[in-house]
Amino acid sequence: MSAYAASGVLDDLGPLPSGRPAIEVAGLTKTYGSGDKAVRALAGISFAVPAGSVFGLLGPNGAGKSTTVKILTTLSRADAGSASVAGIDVHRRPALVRRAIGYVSQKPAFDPMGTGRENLILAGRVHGLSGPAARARAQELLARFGLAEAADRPAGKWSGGMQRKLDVATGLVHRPSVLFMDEPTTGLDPQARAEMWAEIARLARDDGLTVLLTTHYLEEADRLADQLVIIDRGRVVAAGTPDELKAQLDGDTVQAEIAGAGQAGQAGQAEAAEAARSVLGGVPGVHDVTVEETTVRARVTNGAAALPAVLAALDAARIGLTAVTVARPSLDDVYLRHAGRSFDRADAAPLPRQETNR
Ligand SMILES: Nc1ncnc2c1ncn2[C@@H]1O[C@H](COP(=O)(O)OP(=O)(O)OP(=O)(O)O)[C@@H](O)[C@H]1O
Repeated sequence: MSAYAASGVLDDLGPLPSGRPAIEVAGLTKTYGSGDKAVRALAGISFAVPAGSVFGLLGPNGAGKSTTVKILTTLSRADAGSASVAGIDVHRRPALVRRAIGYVSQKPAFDPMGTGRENLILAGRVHGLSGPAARARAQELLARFGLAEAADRPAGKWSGGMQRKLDVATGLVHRPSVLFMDEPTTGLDPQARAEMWAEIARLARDDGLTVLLTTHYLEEADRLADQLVIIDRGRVVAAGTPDELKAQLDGDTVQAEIAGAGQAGQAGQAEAAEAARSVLGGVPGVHDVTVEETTVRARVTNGAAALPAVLAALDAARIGLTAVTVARPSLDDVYLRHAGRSFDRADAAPLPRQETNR
């Protein structure tokens, strides 16, 4: 008997009513601890995921991604707000939700001493499949993920990319309609990462699976997600397709690395970067100038046209540069616009203990 059958939930899940999102989240809040030690992990998150799509939950460390996934996979309860997965309310019918979902955690979930086949058969048995059905499903998944040749070798001896595929296959043993993946390519080399991206895209395109993945790789979200939300400090700061989000930022980004303005050392560079901010603010066609340490970034309508004026203005102010680049908007620029700091640096920024209204 399956774990879910054992819990008394025997109803058929049935298909999702057409047009209904596979995941609906409205106003989720969650605070860990209380009093002085309270940490507001979610401050009212809302989003919807169309069935059969890949959805990215993007944010720096501590943004609230894992907390959101824990609530959606019924491992944690929100303080307020509502959420449904595959049309089922996660708070009212958690056992039924668990039947409809697969979960691939960041950490390997397989037994390294067992073979790939043994791991999959065991997972099938845990989900209530009979012996023959579990063996057949294991064989199907091994073939599906290109693991058949290695199937009878201990999974602990497989490559990182193959082990990740085994984790994904394990999450699919019971044919869920929604798959949650936490940082699916963390720790993989570039080739294995690219293979995993292709695999995830195929699951949605060919098998109609809805995939929600968390990531803090902007490139991963850009390549893979049909739609995404960027979350920061427990709030959604941007939502849309990667192209829509980037299109909101018309023009190009100019990024200058400041060498200094005659003063030596880091402090002199930082001062020069601040001076560059006001200089660039006065150049026609340049807007949204931001400074982080010695990096100055600005939005310009046309990078190639604006660059000579930018360089001339910095030169006239005797501000030295070590590098300057012009690029089309990236998701990092989208994040910078909404969160006021760039993505890689957000990881290092301390999270306020209590909710702050920004
Ligand atoms: N069990 C807990 N007790 C106290 N605070 C917690 C707990 N779990 C998470 N937090 C805090 O809640 C905030 C959101 O954490 P969460 O793990 O959801 O972020 P995340 O975006 O998934 O980050 P990461 O990428 O590092 O996993 C962080 O400040 C974190 O320290």
